[in-house]
Amino acid sequence: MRIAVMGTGSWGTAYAMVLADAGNEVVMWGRDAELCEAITSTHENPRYHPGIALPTSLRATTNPGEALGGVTVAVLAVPAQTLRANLGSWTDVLPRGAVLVSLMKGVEQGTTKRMSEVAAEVAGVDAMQVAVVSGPNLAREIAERQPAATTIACPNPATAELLAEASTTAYFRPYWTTDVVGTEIGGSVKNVVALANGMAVGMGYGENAQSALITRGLAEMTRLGVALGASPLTFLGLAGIGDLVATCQSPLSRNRTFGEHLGRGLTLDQATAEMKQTCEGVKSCRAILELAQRQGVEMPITEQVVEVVHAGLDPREMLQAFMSRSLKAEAEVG
Ligand SMILES: NC(=O)c1ccc[n+]([C@@H]2O[C@H](COP(=O)([O-])OP(=O)(O)OC[C@H]3O[C@@H](n4cnc5c(N)ncnc54)[C@H](O)[C@@H]3O)[C@@H](O)[C@H]2O)c1
Ligand SMILES: O=P(O)(O)OC[C@H](O)CO
Repeated sequence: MRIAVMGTGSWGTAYAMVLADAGNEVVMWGRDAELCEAITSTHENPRYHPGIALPTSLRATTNPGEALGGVTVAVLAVPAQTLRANLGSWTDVLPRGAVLVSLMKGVEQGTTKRMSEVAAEVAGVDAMQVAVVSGPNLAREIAERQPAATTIACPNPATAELLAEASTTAYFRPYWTTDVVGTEIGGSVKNVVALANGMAVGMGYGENAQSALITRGLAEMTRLGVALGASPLTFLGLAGIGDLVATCQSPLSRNRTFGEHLGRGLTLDQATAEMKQTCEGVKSCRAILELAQRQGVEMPITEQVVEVVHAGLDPREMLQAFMSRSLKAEAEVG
């Protein structure tokens, strides 16, 4: 298949590599001419994946029309909060019929829309034409061609299966589902839980505290997803618990790292200055909380992360707030 990957960042580059290794003709779009030139001529992305040999067939351009010309699939790999503007500037050159694939793990501020909803709305296409890739996929590990699995979701099962086949390599194994809502809620909420987990790590807390956050994070992720129509089983899969564990545990995670900075006492501005890449949980947490409040769903971890990130609450007080909540049956809502 001829595929465009829109975004030459960390995950866009690694997923483009997967698609090219799987035998597709892949062209990337990026904002930076020098970086695009390096990808095309030296087969390396020196900014995001130094030392990784990209497939020689992979090329990159700053011209969206050149990247999108004649494609059957357009992969969207920009920050969640810029998708609307980015995609809006590409619709004139987006082939009608092309399947849109979101790699993004966030919820839009203001509208509280999931990325597949934003993509369908901006491109003016049916939801059946939009798919999502989400799972425990730390980009650097995949760029190193270490084994990984993922979930590909699309309301059209034939499209999901086709995309899974097109993304299969010796090191990358996709499973498919039609549960787009669950797949996207898993990918977005895990970033917020990873921020909280990172704060616990930064404060020097061990595995018990982290396992408690991961488990209760899974509970609130599932509650929100089910309220929005997702299957509870999705949260026991790669896009749910799988990604939650990978993101909370890996020092490669930007969200966990950001939380660690806050847990060590850095201010929000200092932690932001340390991060060079997209850290979706910071921007999406408030939108996720709004979504939950509208559904009448309690998300105590998300609520506290919003307090830390947007209202300056001390992370120590955040953990104290968890410990002093009223006692309840484990399966109880909230
Ligand atoms: N990095 C990972 O390990 C990973 C894995 C799975 C999913 N994701 C998700 O993929 C999405 C993209 O993440 P990434 O890791 O590739 O991010 P990144 O920060 O590494 O790259 C973002 C890319 O978008 C481009 N971009 C276009 N318009 C932009 C704008 N207006 N402002 C800022 N950047 C703009 C940047 O130039 C860059 O090429 C995120 O939603 C993230 O959660 C990331
Ligand atoms: O680095 P993070 O925290 O954005 O996480 C990356 C991926 O989403 C892990 O699956």
